[in-house]
Amino acid sequence: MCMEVNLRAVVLDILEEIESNNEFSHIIINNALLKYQYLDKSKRSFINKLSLGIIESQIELDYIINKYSKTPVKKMKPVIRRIVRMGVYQIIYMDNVPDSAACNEAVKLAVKRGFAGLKGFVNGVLRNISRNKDNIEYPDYNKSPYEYLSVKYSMPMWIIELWSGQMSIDTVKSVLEGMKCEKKTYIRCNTSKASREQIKELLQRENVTVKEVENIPYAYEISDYDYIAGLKSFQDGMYQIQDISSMLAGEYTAPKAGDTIVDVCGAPGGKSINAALKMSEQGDCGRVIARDLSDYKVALIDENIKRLNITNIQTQVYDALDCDESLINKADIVIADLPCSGLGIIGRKPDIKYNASPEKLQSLVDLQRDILKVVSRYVKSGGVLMYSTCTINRAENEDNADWICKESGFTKDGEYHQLLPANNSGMDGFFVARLIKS
Ligand SMILES: C[S@@+](CC[C@H](N)C(=O)[O-])C[C@H]1O[C@@H](n2cnc3c(N)ncnc32)[C@H](O)[C@@H]1O
Repeated sequence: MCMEVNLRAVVLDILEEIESNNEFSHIIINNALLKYQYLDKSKRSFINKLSLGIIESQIELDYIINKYSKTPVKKMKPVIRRIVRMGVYQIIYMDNVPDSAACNEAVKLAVKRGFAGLKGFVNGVLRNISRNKDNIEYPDYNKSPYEYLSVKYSMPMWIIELWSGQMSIDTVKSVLEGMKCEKKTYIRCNTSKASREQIKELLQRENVTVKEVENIPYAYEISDYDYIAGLKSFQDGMYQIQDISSMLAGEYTAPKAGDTIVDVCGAPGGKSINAALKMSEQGDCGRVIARDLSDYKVALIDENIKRLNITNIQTQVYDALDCDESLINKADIVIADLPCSGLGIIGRKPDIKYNASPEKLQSLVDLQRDILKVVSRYVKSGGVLMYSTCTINRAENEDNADWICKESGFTKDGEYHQLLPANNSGMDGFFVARLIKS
């Protein structure tokens, strides 16, 4: 007999694991969803929405709890803190869950996890918040805009301050809005296997909803599938999942037929694959050398190129900090999509915002410069260095691009592109600089 699964208990386990492991929350959530693959789609989506939502909205949830609980969040027992956050998230954000169910289930969970003595406390705090949920007082946007944005969008204050030094407060707000809105899935069609129309048809036959993407002919936005790796079209290598900002980086790269391209930090292979396909589409497939730091990372690239059946990419385990003398002045294009603070993809990986710090950002700037200094040597005269990151941080982006131009004799090819997750675009934040070796 199949036991009824308590979905909130599953979420509680996920939250516990995220706090005790050094692993990204989306990986832990995906593993749980795989384990409970046999559940209805609606139940799995409840698990996903609730666990991800609690992490995304933690600063706001704690702010609300602290307003209505005599014991501050920080002083609560970890299990109780998680249970209360879970209850508050349902009360504030899940209209289809009655507040009474959110409260009762939280109380039951507290008892089940050995805290029967605190059931009155859990019940009291949650009922109090439920009663007052339409009158919660947030910081005043006009008086303290940073504090308001930090609470309302659960973004650490120092990140709001950092961005406010780089863009207007209205743009910061729209970035935060963009990060909070529903994430979309985009695919890059494998044009070496089938035309985009054929790929659209295959997807539609699998009941997937397919939408065109403006300005990128080989991309689609897809939705209404259950589990992407379970789709036959995915297994047959008809496409690669890739964010549009990353595909736009591929557009700026603009490889020519027969180019030699070195992707120095390549895993899991998105940019390499895009460049390889773009060359194949022009008739002479050239060659891409795709590298990363470890066997594990390179295996991720291998897995993708095998599934997509791409033959013009050669993979190698290679530390980008070590200079490879054999490549000096040999590449038409070097793709340097470097490790970065990832502030542009907080919408997809919310724990980035809690783990980042000003000190970590500075050490990434140093690492990026060290890598750029080495790999810029591989670009032949007149060739291209594509520097990109998935962050929104001038020191890692524009400043580093300017620095390498000065340091190693490159010039800007057009403007730098700082893509932002604007309202409802579902796009990640991304930076691309196309630099030409003088
Ligand atoms: C932003 S990701 C690259 C994403 C990839 N370009 C794509 O589009 O799929 C950065 C990669 O740099 C790799 N990396 C970090 N330090 C490195 C190093 N010293 N040498 C080579 N790769 C490194 C990481 O393992 C990570 O896979």
